[in-house]
Parts: sequence; structure tokens; C-alpha cells
Amino acid sequence: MTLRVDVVTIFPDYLAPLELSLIGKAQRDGLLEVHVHDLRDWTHDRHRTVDDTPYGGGAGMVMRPEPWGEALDEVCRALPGRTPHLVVPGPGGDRFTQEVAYRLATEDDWLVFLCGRYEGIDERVYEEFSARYPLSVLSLGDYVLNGGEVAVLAMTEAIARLVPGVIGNAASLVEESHTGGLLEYPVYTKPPVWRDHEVPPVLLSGHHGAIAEWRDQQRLERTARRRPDLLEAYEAQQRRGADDAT
Ligand SMILES: N#Cc1c(-c2ccc3cc[nH]c3c2)n[nH]c1N
Repeated sequence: MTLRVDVVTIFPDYLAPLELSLIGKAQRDGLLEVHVHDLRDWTHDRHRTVDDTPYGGGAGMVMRPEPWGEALDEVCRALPGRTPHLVVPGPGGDRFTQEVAYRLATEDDWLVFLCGRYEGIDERVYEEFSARYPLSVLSLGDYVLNGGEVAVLAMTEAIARLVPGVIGNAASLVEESHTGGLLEYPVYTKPPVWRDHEVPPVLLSGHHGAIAEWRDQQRLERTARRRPDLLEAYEAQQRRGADDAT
């Protein structure tokens, strides 16, 4: 399945990193298609204006609905017969988590990201396009960015890497943080001793069962220390699983 990603932004160069590394290779391998669009291409004045002052007063500027309307009318019709899922990064959105990334990677094959700037996008754009397409507002976390581009980079990488074939060794997806609800275990490589820091002996033992047990324990301890909220959810899920099995 080729995942198509369209991004509408006033800073197209911000999305250049999507041409690099694994995401760039996925595009060259035909697993991912990324199309970046400059919102100003849908303006018609000499200054290519995309913002204006807010009704009701207040600081800052608001993104005008007209360029968004014309841009999304065109972008969302790029694949006749297919329906895009519109994703708008925003601090007030639902939390973007690994579970959301997995859902978007497996349930959608066409994502259209709207990158807001200034104080945001005129609300009528959400009204107009949520009536026509699935539309999600998603937040990276509880801090404030200046626009949606950084969020789109993070979301696209998190989603694209879950597309089959993008990550060469799919097994690595199983043991990483947030897969299965726990944080990842600590990793080591050569040399066996570095500045008097030794690799845990169990990892040099060759006993795969003992290594797996140590890693599981490390995941639990690390999650308990750094993210007790995740551990609580994990243990509740384990209890539900045990109840279902009886
Ligand atoms: N996602 C996300 C965001 C944002 C964000 C996203 C878009 C715009 C447009 C203007 N300001 C923005 C902030 N801030 N913090 C997050 N976790």
C-alpha cells in the first residue's frame, strides 16, 4: 500500500527533511508519496496575503478562509474516487500518540495535513471541510509551537515508519517505546567496558531466555520510573486480558 501525504503550508521548505533518511527512501521505494503545496499559490493579490486581523479584536492574525478553501478543493480532489483524511495539527487537538500513528498508518492511505500559522485558521475552514471529509485535529503535546510544520514532520515520520516495508527490520518496531504500552529497554554495543562502565553481564551470557527476562524487567522498571501513567494503563490492560482469558 502506498501512503499518500499532502501538506499545505506557507513554509514548504520546512518539509524538506521528508526527503531525507528512511522517509526519503520510502518515497524512492514507492511506499510513500509526499506532495507539499504552498498555500500562497491559491492567493490572488499582489502580496499573496494569507492572513488578516481577527474579528472581535485580539492580538495576532488569523489565516483567511479563501486560500484554504481553494487549496483544499484542489488538493482533496487529486485522487478521484478516493477520500483523504484531513489532519490539522493544533495545541487544542486530541493527543497524537503511537496508537493514533498506528491507526492512521493502517486505516488511511491518504492524509492531507493543514499547517496553520499565526493564531490559527479561520474556524469556517474546519466547518466546511469536516462536512466533506474525515477531519482530525491532533496535538503533539502540551507545549506551544509557532505553527503546524514541525508537528507534521513528527507525525509523518511516526506514521510512515509503521507502513510495511518502510522499516527494514519490522522486529525493531516490536521492542521500541510505546509499543505494547511500555518504554523501551536500555541498549548496549561494543566495547564491553567503556570508561569503567560495564555492559550488564546477562547481555554477554548468550542465555536468550535470561536476556529476554532482563529486558522485560528493564521495560517495567524504566516505565515505572519515567512514566508511571503508562505503567498503570499497561497493568490495567494486563488485568483485562487475564479476565478475558478466564
Ligand atoms: N500539533 C501541535 C502543536 C502546536 C501548534 C500547531 C499548529 C499551530 C498553528 C499556529 N500555532 C500552532 C501551534 N503547538 N503545540 C502543539 N503540540
